[in-house]
Amino acid sequence: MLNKYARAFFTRVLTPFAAFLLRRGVSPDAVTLLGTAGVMAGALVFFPRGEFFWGTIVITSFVFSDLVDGNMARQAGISSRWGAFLDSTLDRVADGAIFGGFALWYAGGGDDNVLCAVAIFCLASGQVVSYTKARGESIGLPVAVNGLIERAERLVISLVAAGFAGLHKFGVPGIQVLLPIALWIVAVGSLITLVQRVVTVRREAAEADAAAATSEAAS
Ligand SMILES: CCCCCCCC/C=C\CCCCCCCC(=O)OC[C@H](COP(=O)(O)OP(=O)(O)OC[C@H]1O[C@@H](n2ccc(N)nc2=O)[C@H](O)[C@@H]1O)OC(=O)CCCCCCC/C=C\CCCCCCCC
Ligand SMILES: O=P([O-])([O-])O[C@@H]1[C@@H](O)[C@H](O)[C@@H](O)[C@H](O)[C@@H]1O
Ligand SMILES: [Mg+2]
Ligand SMILES: [Mg+2]
Repeated sequence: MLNKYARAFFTRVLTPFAAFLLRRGVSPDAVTLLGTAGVMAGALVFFPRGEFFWGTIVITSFVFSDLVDGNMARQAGISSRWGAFLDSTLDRVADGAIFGGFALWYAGGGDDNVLCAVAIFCLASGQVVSYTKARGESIGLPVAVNGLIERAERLVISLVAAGFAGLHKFGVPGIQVLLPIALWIVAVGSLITLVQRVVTVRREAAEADAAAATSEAAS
């Protein structure tokens, strides 16, 4: 949904910054790498200590690099298969750090086994959701479905909640409950998305196999 409706807006807003980086000789790959490193640092330094406000601020400052790198590549006319591979692979690394950071908090100071398990489920299901599309496309299927929540939704739901939950440390009472709520939403949403994608791949695979069998029989 965000990919469909918010991308155009962010492309307009971020294009001048992307052009500025290109003029300074920065490459899209460097932005991809630096952005991932920043997200990982924010997630793994702050989240395991329950510092959700500052963790979210650091992550948010870097996570938009994921929109800037592709924007730069397209502006410069240097979009590449390697860039696409690097971008998607490092998305998985960044997501692992974010949900891993939540899990580490609940395994330690947050002291909640159920929420630790929910965070691990968010991590694993997010990776599998992405994998269904990548694997489906690699075997030649269109995988014409995005599903209920894609990566952008998973991140916005979790990070907005984490940022506000972090205000608890500044004295706002009760607000920390937002993070568990968000994790449950992402967990259930990812499960639904996974089912939507698997069902689509199953149908597309059956149609493709049937079409191949028909054309083989005809020849
Ligand atoms: C009071 C505070 C309230 C806060 C409210 C905040 C609300 C949330 C605000 C904004 C949400 C923004 C969402 C934006 C989503 C846009 C949708 C989207 O596009 O998602 C996908 C993208 C990137 O995908 P991808 O990497 O595939 O695209 P690219 O454009 O990069 O293209 C890839 C191709 O480019 C080529 N290429 C790439 C790289 C390379 N090196 N070489 C190349 O050649 C190649 O061809 C590739 O194939 O974006 C994301 O997924 C990122 C999502 C960002 C999510 C933001 C989360 C932050 C949200 C909230 C933080 C709030 C903090 C609140 C604190 C509160 C404190 C009180
Ligand atoms: O499939 P998903 O994880 O929900 O969503 C994602 C896509 O929206 C994104 O464009 C791509 O670069 C990511 O690597 C990821 O695959
Ligand atoms: Mg990107
Ligand atoms: Mg990306």
